[in-house]
Amino acid sequence: MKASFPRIGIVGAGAIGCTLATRLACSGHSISLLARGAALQALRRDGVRLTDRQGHHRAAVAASDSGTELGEQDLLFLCAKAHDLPALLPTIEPMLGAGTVVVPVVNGVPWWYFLGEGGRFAGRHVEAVDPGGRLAARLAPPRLIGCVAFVTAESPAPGMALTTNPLRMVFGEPDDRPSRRLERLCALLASAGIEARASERIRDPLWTKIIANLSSNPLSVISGATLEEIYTSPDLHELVCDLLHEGLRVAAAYGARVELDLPGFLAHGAAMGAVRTSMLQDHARGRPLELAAIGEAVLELAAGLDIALPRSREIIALARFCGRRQRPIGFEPSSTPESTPWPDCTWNSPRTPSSTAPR
Ligand SMILES: NC(=O)C1=CN([C@@H]2O[C@H](COP(=O)(O)OP(=O)(O)OC[C@H]3O[C@@H](n4cnc5c(N)ncnc54)[C@H](OP(=O)(O)O)[C@@H]3O)[C@@H](O)[C@H]2O)C=CC1
Ligand SMILES: CC(C)(CO)C(=O)C(=O)O
Repeated sequence: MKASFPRIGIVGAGAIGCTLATRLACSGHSISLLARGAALQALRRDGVRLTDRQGHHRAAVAASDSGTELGEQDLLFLCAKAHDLPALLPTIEPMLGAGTVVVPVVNGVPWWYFLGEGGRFAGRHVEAVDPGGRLAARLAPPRLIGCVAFVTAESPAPGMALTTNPLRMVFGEPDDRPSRRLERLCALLASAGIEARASERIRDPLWTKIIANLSSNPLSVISGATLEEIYTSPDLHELVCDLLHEGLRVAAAYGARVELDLPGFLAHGAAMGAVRTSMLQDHARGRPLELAAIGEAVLELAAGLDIALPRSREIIALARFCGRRQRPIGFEPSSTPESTPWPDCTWNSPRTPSSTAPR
């Protein structure tokens, strides 16, 4: 197995990057992890760490913030937020050799959506995720293998990941053909204890995941709700169903076959438990939200075929508003500084003027 992809690189040492890096490194593969800041320091000091359903794991990796130092890879997983990818291009350039296979483990509509497929949408471009087309120009088939990650993960501390659900990933060639390298990739992940499946219609599971994200990530930011709450709350039920139906409409218009049994989907989402979406995690940390890939790109694709998505548009706009406020609603610091001495409670006092007493 080691010989399939002798040099494996991972870009981004957050929740997904650390999950993959630990699993692969613990199963005997040498991993080069592109990281920065506190994560890089932690990786160099403690190795990469993961707590999952099997327990606690730790492994040594080669970590650097320099793509040149890490060098060319045979396989490169991109595990950063979609909006960070264009800026990462120059850093990862030295990690790309002539035969490097790039696997973006990234939510939302990918920049490569219309690449490699042919058909009536050939040549289209997703501006929301790839402004100016830089990603499509550098990272296009045959270099790419598509990926959908059915995973829930958090990074509770730098260089560390925590995941409480099974790890499931689907991979597929952008032109939907079977290939030896696809088989080798699935075998590699399976050897690391990750359920990996090859798809000959990668855009089908991609849409299932896009629809899952559309129905949960922006709403989680507005409501603060966990996946379990989103998919079980009677208050959110109609809204969630509207979002799912809107997503399904766009998927079908682009030729995807997404068979979504609504009660089953809701039950499955709820079974993920009290986990926070990656977007809610970003919001809680005051980080930019991945709305371009998970929201705006879906609106862009819908607009391209004159499909109205009123619910999605509203929820995405609300999440954007919350993201710009940079702090969760209801958690702003009091306008009265802590140091201000509180006046004695006076409203029961007979001397309190009636005009200031609460009614
Ligand atoms: N978390 C989850 O449950 C799931 C996430 N996904 C998707 O996977 C992708 C990754 O998500 P996730 O792991 O949660 O995100 P995180 O934010 O946890 O991790 C992303 C990492 O990329 C790093 N990064 C960004 N730019 C650079 C750079 N220039 N140099 C070095 N490192 C960089 C970030 O570093 P820094 O912290 O310094 O910014 C961060 O460590 C996203 O598309 C997400 O939607 C998919 C399924 C589930
Ligand atoms: C957990 C899940 C599936 C939520 O839709 C996800 O992909 C995310 O958090 O971004």
